[in-house]
Amino acid sequence: MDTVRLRESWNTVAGFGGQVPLFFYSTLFLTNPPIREMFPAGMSAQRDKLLSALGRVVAHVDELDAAVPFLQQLGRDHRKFAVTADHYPAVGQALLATLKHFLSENWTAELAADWTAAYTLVADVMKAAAQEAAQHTPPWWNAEVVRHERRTVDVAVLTVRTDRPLHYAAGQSVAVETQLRPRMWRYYSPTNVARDDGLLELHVRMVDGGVVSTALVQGIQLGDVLRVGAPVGGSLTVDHERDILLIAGGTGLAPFKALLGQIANEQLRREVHLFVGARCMRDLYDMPAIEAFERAIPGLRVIPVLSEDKEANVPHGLVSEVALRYGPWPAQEVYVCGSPAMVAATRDTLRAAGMGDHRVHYEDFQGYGGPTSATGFLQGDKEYPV
Ligand SMILES: NC(=O)C1=CN([C@@H]2O[C@H](COP(=O)(O)OP(=O)(O)OC[C@H]3O[C@@H](n4cnc5c(N)ncnc54)[C@H](O)[C@@H]3O)[C@@H](O)[C@H]2O)C=CC1
Repeated sequence: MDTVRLRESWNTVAGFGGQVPLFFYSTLFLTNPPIREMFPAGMSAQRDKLLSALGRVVAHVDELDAAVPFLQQLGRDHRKFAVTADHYPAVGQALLATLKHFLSENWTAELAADWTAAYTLVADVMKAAAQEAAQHTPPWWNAEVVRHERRTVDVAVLTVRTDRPLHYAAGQSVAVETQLRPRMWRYYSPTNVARDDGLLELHVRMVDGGVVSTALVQGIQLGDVLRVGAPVGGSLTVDHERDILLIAGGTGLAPFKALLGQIANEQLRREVHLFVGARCMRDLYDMPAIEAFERAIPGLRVIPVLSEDKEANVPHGLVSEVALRYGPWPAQEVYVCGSPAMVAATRDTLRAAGMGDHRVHYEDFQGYGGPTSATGFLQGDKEYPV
C-alpha cells in the first residue's frame, strides 16, 4: 500500500470542499436507502463529518497502530447508531465512488486497490471492537432524568440513572441523545466517577444554535429517558501519580470534577491545582461542590478566574494566562478542557511559556472526527455527529 499516494489523493479530493460530502451522502443514500434512516432529518450539521473522518483515518493508515485504540472506541460507540457489520461495505463503496468521481482521470487501478485495502483495515478494527463489545454491553444505555437543575440562564446540571451500570474512566465522555432531537448525539463528560447505581451527572450549556443543548437545558422533563453511548476519549484520564494542573473553561470543568472524585479516593498525596475559568461570577455554577472537594483533598487548591467581570479577591483574565501567572509548573501534568478556541489558545500560551507539548493533555475530538480526532465527535454541544 502506497501511503504517500493515498494521502496525496485524499488532499486532492478534499480540495473540492463541500461538493465531496454531498456526492458521498447522495451515493450512500441512493444505493442504500435504509441507511438514510440512521441519520437525523437535517443533515447540514454533519454533512462532512463521516467523510472527513474516514478520509483522515484512511490517509494515515500507516499510523494505524497508534490509531487502533481510537478506532476501537469509534467502533464501539457506533453501535448506538445501530451500525452493524453489514453497513461497512456500503460506506466503503460510497467512499470509493466519491474518490473516483473527484479524481476522474487520476483514479487508477492501483489507487483503487490502496484505498480498498486501507478502508478494509480501518473497518476491520472497528467491526471487531463493536463485535467484542456486543458480548457484554448494550448498543446504548437508557438513562432516566432524575434531577434537572438550572444553575444559570444557560447552564443545567442533569442527573440521570442508566438502566444498567456504565463503566468509564473519570475524564471520558459519552454521547447523549434525547427523543426531543432524534438521532442527534452530543458528547458530554460525566462529572462523577462511575457508580454501581448508574447515576451520572452531566453539565450542559445551551449554545447558540445548539438544538440538543437547548432541548437538554429547556425542554427536558424529569422522567424523560435519554440514550447514552459507550464511553470515548482517553486524553483527560489520569493513570499516573504525578502532580497535576487542571485548566477548565466554563463547562469544560465537567471531566475535571470527575477527576477530583477519582483523586479523592486515592491513598496518594499529590499536589493538584484547578483553575476554573468563567466570564462572570454567576457562570461559576458549581463552586460549592468544587470547594467541598478542596476540603476533602489535602493537596488540592482551587482558583476561580473571571475573564469579564472584575471582582475583589477573584483573579481577573483568561484562565490560561492566570494559571501561568501562578506558576512555575516545572513538572506538573497539565490538563486543559473548554471550548476548542480556549483549548487552542491555552496550548499556545503554554507552549510560548516553554512548557513541552508532551505534558499538556487535551481531548482532540477532530481526530475522532469529533473533538479533533477521526469521525465526527464532539464536546459539549458542538456539532460532531458522524
Ligand atoms: N459539558 C461538558 O461535559 C463538556 C463541555 N466541554 C466544552 O467546554 C466548553 C465550555 O464553554 P463555555 O462554558 O461557553 O465557556 P466560556 O466561553 O464561558 O469560557 C470560559 C472561560 O474560558 C476561557 N476562554 C474562553 N474562550 C477563550 C479563548 N478563545 N482563548 C482563551 N481563553 C478562553 C476564559 O477564561 C473564559 O472565561 C464548550 O465548548 C463545551 O463544548 C468540554 C468537555 C465537556
